[in-house]
Formats: sequence, structure tokens, C-alpha cells
Amino acid sequence: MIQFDAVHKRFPNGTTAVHDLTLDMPEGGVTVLVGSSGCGKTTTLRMINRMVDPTSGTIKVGGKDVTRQDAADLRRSIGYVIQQSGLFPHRTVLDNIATVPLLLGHGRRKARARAAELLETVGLTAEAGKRYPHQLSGGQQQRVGVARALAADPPVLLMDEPFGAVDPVVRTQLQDELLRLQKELNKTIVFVTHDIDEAVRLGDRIAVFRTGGHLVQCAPPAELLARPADDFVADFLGAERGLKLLSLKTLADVPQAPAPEGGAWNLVLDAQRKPLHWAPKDQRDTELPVRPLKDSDSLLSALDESVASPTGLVARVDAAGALTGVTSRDDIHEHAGRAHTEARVVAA
Ligand SMILES: Nc1ncnc2c1ncn2[C@@H]1O[C@H](COP(=O)(O)OP(=O)(O)OP(=O)(O)O)[C@@H](O)[C@H]1O
Repeated sequence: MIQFDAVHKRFPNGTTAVHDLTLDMPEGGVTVLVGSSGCGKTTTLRMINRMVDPTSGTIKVGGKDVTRQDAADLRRSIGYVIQQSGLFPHRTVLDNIATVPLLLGHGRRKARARAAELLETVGLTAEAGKRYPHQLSGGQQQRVGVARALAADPPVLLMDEPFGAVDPVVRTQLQDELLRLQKELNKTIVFVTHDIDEAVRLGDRIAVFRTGGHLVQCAPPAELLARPADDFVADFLGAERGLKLLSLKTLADVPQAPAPEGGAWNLVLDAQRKPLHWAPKDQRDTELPVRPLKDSDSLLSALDESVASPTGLVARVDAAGALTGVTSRDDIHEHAGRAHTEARVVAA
């Protein structure tokens, strides 16, 4: 969908921001650009919508060379979300979202109806639409930024550190929302971040850059984590690479057994069979919390819970939260090891 072919960008002051970049960003996928500060991620992104033009090489979107298209037309067909949401302060949230449909020649009523629809899509109320940007929280403003970028229903969405300025809890929520939206909308997304966990969570492919605008490796997250191309990539991914890989695998295939009874610790359930806590047989101990997991939870969460659990057992529940069985620490370890072997084999 987006193809960089031998792209070079040198600014007039002599800085080479992007060096000989050849990279395909597949249609309907999320390509995440990561790397240390100043390695050319933003410049790469901005060359796609011609906010920056390459010094040499070609960039094609949907098979068409971007430099042969009118920059304003191109930008209207590509959604763009930045860290400081970039909203117009003196327009209401609804009018901010309606801006692009209006520019595209939709009538005012149609543009506003589309904006109202998008407010809901990104999880905001109609009441929020009547406010001005400064009357919203940072996380809400980012949602408006995403809604505005989606307003013209562009096939391509460029996102430059969109969730960089919000706290970790809101950031996780926004990531969840983006994953949910992407399942429905299937856009081709290019996403810049400094945060490797965010990259692993959101990316179908991750492109790692090093200073001077050199692309070092581009691969699906599991492959990158299992086989970093060199020490630079390995260092960038961090010391807990093995655990990060487990965040990509779910518990679905890990066997479970009925919860044992009569041991030193027993799992206490409520009337709906929802796990409440671990109760000790020995009255001198206190009860301990249980964090039940669903099939869709990750092996990393399972490992974490198995370490915290007094029995080493993880309580498994169905969508309604009722107990389906328990899984042992040994089974989780075995599957964790298997996940690593599989990732290495796939990458080889
Ligand atoms: N307009 C410009 N003129 C001159 N140099 C520039 C210009 N824009 C960016 N640069 C330089 O190009 C290099 C790459 O910048 P870019 O913003 O693409 O990096 P980045 O990886 O997005 O950085 P960060 O993670 O800090 O946002 C940097 O050395 C930067 O200083």
C-alpha cells in the first residue's frame, strides 16, 4: 500500500534524516516506526503526506507516486494524528471533526452528522461534541484527534506519537480503542512511537531505525523479539525481550484441570462460581487475592499470576467470569518455552 524505494532525505542544513530507505507498509496493517530520538521517524511519516519531500527516491501510496499528486489533495486523503491533538481551539469538538468533510464539499448538515457518528465511534458522548477542546481531558482530546483524522474515511492513517502525552492508564485505553477500531476499519496505519511496549502491542510490523535515518530491521513483533538483527535492535527491545514475547501469546491453548480441593489453600467461589480469593487451611495465614484470567489473556499475565498465587495455580474463567478450571505454573512455563521455540523457527 505504501512503498518507500531508496528514499533519502537531506535537509538544507546538511542533516541526513532518512538514509536510503526501502520499506513496504502493507495494506490494512499497522506498521510501527521506532528508534532513538532524531532517527528520522517523523520525517519518514511526513514524507508520506508530503509535509516533507524526499531528496531522492520514490514513495508510492496505492501505487501512485506521492510527488506527482497535489499536496493538499493528498493530505485530505490521508488521516494525520499528532501528539498535541492539533485541534482548532475556537471551534467546538463537533466542528473540529466536521472540518475535513466540509473541505471535501459535503454540506454542513452531512458533515456534522458524520462528525456526530465519529464521536460515538471513538467513545465520546454527544455532550462532549458541544465543548471546546480545552474543556476535555488530554485522553479525550486524543480521541477527537483520531475522530477528525477518520472523518474523510481515508484508507491511510498516519499517527505521530498520538498517545505520548497521556498517563499510562489512559494510554492503554486508547491503545485498546485503536485495536478495536482497526478490527472494524482495517486502515493502513503508520504509527510512530518511542515506547517499545506500545509498538509490540499495536504493530503488525515494527520498523526499527537508528540515528542517521538507517532502517535496521522490519519484522512482525514476535520475530523481532525472537531474532533481533543485531545488538542495537536487541538493546532497543530491552532486557525483558523474552517476557515481551509472552505478551503476544494467549492462554487459549494451555490446558486446564478442575480446581483441587482440600489442600493448604482452597479457591473460594461465589454463587455464580466467580473466584473470590484463596483461603488458607491454616487459620494463622490470611486469605490472598486471586486474579482470574480468560483465554484471551496473555501468557505473560498468566506467568505473573502463577508467581503471585500461593498454589502456583492460575484460575481460568469464561466470558461471564465463572471458573472453568485451573492451570499450573509448570504448564504455563512449558507453553512459554514453546512460544519462544516457535517464534525462533518462524523467524529462521
Ligand atoms: N526541518 C528540518 N531541518 C533540519 N533538520 C531537521 C528538520 N526536521 C528534522 N530535522 C533533523 O532530522 C533528524 C530526524 O528528525 P525526525 O524528527 O525525523 O526524528 P524522529 O526520529 O522523529 O525524532 P523524535 O523521536 O525525537 O521525534 C534529526 O536530526 C532532526 O534534527
